[in-house]
Amino acid sequence: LLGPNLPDIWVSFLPLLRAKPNGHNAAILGGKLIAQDIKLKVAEEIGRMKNGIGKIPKLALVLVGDRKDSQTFIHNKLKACDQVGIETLVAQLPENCAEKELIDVVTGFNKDPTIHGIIVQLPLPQHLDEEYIMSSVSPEKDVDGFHPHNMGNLAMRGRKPLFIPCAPKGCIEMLLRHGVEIKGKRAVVIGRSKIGGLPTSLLFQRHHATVSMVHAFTKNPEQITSEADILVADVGMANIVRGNWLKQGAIVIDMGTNQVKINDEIYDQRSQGFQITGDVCYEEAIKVASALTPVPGGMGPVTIAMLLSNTLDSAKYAFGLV
Ligand SMILES: NC(=O)C1=CN([C@@H]2O[C@H](COP(=O)(O)OP(=O)(O)OC[C@H]3O[C@@H](n4cnc5c(N)ncnc54)[C@H](OP(=O)(O)O)[C@@H]3O)[C@@H](O)[C@H]2O)C=CC1
Ligand SMILES: Nc1nc(=O)c2c([nH]1)NC[C@@H]1CN(c3ccc(C(=O)N[C@@H](CCC(=O)O)C(=O)O)cc3)C=[N+]21
Repeated sequence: LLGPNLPDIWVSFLPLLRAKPNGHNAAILGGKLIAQDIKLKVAEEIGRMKNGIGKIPKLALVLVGDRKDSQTFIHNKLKACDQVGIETLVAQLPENCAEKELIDVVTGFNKDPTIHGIIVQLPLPQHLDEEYIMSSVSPEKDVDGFHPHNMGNLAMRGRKPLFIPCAPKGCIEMLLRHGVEIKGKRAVVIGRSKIGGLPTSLLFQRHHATVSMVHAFTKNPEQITSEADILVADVGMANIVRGNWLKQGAIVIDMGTNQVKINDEIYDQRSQGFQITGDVCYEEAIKVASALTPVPGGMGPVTIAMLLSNTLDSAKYAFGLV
């Protein structure tokens, strides 16, 4: 299910997680090593592709407006593509662009046979119909996995989407690589967005976990989260998940990437007064959880590695190599 490029079950190269003796801090589930390993394999395959048929994968990125966080994410994606040998193309549109302009750009990319993957960076400005735009991306180039064909096939047992969204795929990868068994576990996902929470819950079901969803209308979320063997947070609110929301020994995956202002005393030029924080209160969670992903350096790099892997898969389909 993870795609032609990645085995369904990894042989873990990381030390398997062990139960945490009481009073000890959680194991930190870093994402950089995993991302590096995936990138190496992707780069290797692209090298073989280039030597064999003289072609390489190409990814088109569409950015509307000038949100600082979106610019950072796009920058990280471009850098990663460059590292593994994926060609890139960026279309930048102004904040107030008409919907038709954006659709025309996407349609042009759909028709261009040299392009294998298309991503439209989210969130989009309010006046644009996100669902309509996601549906305009050809499902065969939908390396984000947000097209209803791909999301629908992910939801239905026995069907195979062409692409699985990168962050959820990265989340399963993170757990499998650390030897965490998912089958039969109680998983709770906070957030139900198409980028994060929803496809994560669908993937957990595919891996035979029992899944509960927590969202903005959930009453007493901490009652539900405290039953989770595996907890995923994808909300976008710094520190919303407190230590007392967790079951002792839980495995916690923090997908939140929130830019928070730091106080002026520790202001430094490099960070420009901001730092990245997850949705989970790290200092509290580390005392209760058995394992926890850090932010930055946890899910972010693995998510980007998955985008590379999806783009390679797409090129392989296009070149008839699978
Ligand atoms: N690490 C990574 O690779 C990735 C990180 N992200 C990060 O994840 C975060 C979320 O992004 P995204 O999924 O796009 O966000 P969205 O805003 O699309 O979704 C947020 C979700 O959180 C829910 N929510 C809001 N408030 C609460 C609350 N008080 N209690 C419980 N649930 C709540 C919403 O519920 P409702 O549906 O009811 O409104 C919604 O489902 C961001 O920080 C983003 O940067 C995203 C993707 C990848
Ligand atoms: N069409 C679309 N596809 C996405 O996959 C998508 C999106 N829109 N919109 C926003 C979210 C968020 N997301 C992240 C990607 C990388 C990091 C990442 O690289 N994080 C680094 C640090 C980030 C930094 O350097 O500031 C880390 O956690 O170590 C984070 C979050 C993808 N998303």
